[in-house]
Amino acid sequence: MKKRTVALIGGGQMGRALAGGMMGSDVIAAADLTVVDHNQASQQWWKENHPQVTVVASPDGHLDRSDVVILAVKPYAITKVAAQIAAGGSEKLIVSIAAGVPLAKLSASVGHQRVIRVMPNTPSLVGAGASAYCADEAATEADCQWIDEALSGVGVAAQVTEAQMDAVTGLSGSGPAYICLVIEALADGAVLCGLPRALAMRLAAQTVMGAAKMVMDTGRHPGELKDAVASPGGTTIAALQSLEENGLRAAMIAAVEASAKRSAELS
Ligand SMILES: NC(=O)C1=CN([C@@H]2O[C@H](COP(=O)(O)OP(=O)(O)OC[C@H]3O[C@@H](n4cnc5c(N)ncnc54)[C@H](O)[C@@H]3O)[C@@H](O)[C@H]2O)C=CC1
Ligand SMILES: O=C(O)[C@@H]1CCC=N1
Repeated sequence: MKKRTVALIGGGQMGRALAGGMMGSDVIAAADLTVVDHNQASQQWWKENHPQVTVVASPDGHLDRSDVVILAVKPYAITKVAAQIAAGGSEKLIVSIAAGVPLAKLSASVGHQRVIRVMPNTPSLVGAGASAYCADEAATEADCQWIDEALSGVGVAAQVTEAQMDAVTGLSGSGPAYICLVIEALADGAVLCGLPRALAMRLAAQTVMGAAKMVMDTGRHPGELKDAVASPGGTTIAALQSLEENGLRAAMIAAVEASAKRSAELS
């Protein structure tokens, strides 16, 4: 893949995870990245953690060298930032990671440049991201190929229809938070049963990762893998009964739906 120079507008949580992962996996070179963030603490973070990255407070006059502009500010701020870029009059690939903001709105705000909408997630930072994207009609095949390879460099990537983006947000966009809650709760359970906190956390995180890896590597249905753990009359089936009684499945389904609904509202 030909490397592209990138400007990241909004160097917060997701911007750090995405650009950090892309630098870590050599998708982009630190020297080819410009971070625009008006927050001084955020600028300081970038300077301390990535000294080779160019860090500025405003996009004005700083986007010329960038082939791609990634918009990573909050959804409500996207239109204003996009208009600032449009005023620069440049023809760049615009990538928005904002939840809920549709391609049509983005495209109109940036003056109908090539636009791709991405829903990434924070594990991109450690090369274990799950991202989906959709492109507007002006985006070229080379643009789609670049974003696919860039996102694949930090995890798995899938092209979806724009109508599927809210569901993606509910699942993988917000999902790391649900699973971190699960890890924390599992560790709490083990602490309740007498394990030291640090060991409980390590075993909980590894168990979640191991279960996910089993699903991915074996291709077997999670129900089948679950059955393999539950011995007749054993410990696991007693725990599964408790989880069903307490509504874990319903809670997870409702969580994905709530996030997807909120994403639709943001548009
Ligand atoms: N946090 C997450 O896990 C995910 C977030 N997203 C999307 O990423 C976007 C950013 O979210 P977070 O990183 O969580 O928020 P954040 O608040 O951590 O980061 C936003 C950053 O943008 C900066 N900023 C705000 N307005 C600016 C402007 N006009 N010019 C330059 N910089 C500006 C802020 O100072 C801040 O550092 C949102 O649109 C969100 O929907 C998408 C997927 C996952
Ligand atoms: O909570 C949010 O709105 C963002 C979008 C998906 C994950 N975090």
